[in-house]
Amino acid sequence: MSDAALARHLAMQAGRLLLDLRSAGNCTGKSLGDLGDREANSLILAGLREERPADFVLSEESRDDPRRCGGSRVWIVDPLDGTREYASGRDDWAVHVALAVDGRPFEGAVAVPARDRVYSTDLAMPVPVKRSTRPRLIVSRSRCPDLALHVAERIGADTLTMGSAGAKAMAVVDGDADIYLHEGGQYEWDNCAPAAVAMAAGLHASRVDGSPLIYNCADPLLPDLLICRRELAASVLQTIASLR
Ligand SMILES: Nc1ncnc2c1ncn2[C@@H]1O[C@H](COP(=O)(O)O)[C@@H](OP(=O)(O)O)[C@H]1O
Ligand SMILES: [Mg+2]
Repeated sequence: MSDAALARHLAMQAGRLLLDLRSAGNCTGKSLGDLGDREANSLILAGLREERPADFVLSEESRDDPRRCGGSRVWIVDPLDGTREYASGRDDWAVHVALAVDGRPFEGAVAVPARDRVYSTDLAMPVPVKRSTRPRLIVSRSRCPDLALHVAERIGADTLTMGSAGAKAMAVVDGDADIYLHEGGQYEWDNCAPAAVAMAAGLHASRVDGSPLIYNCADPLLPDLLICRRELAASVLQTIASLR
């Protein structure tokens, strides 16, 4: 199985497990979120251990192994992105499985199980046709950064809100939004698979200063992100720079 197919397979399996856990109804709220995080993590890590025993793993839900910093191939996993949305019965949550090679997002998959969707670097994802004259900028529903609101005002964009970094990035892949902008905090597991998939879909993905997204750093904090249609990248990055 290729790396991308493995990422897709594990993201889908974990997604199915998360849907089953939620519909079983044995727990709700924070305990459901905690259980989902734990179980999905175990499933993905067991799959990676079996299929890619020589690779390192960085997961939101596992103790960090500092030896990964000396490794070339590192799987970066968020077993449940949008935990609070999952636990509250919403459909905007995702499973992220990515492979970074020498710090770059190389392959990856994002499953959005409650919408029955999976996106992966090995699936054809044509850039969607532009659907509206005013750009649509999608932001976190619970932690909307001021920067995004200022950019929206300057470029004349409408704002949409959604939970989960993966679900928002895939909304841009699907053409339901044109720009996803975040700052103020995220970790490598929140955005590695979304960035890998977005780039494979022909979209722009970078830090908000335009620099490349670099993964497998000793400190996994990667606090800001811009994913957007390529033709909008220069104007969004210039607008951000002018607001600094
Ligand atoms: N300011 C911040 N600091 C730390 N993590 C943040 C953050 N803003 C967003 N995130 C993380 O990014 C993911 C998407 O957030 P949002 O839905 O707000 O866009 C969530 O991951 P988890 O659900 O895996 O914890 C959330 O914890
Ligand atoms: Mg996350």
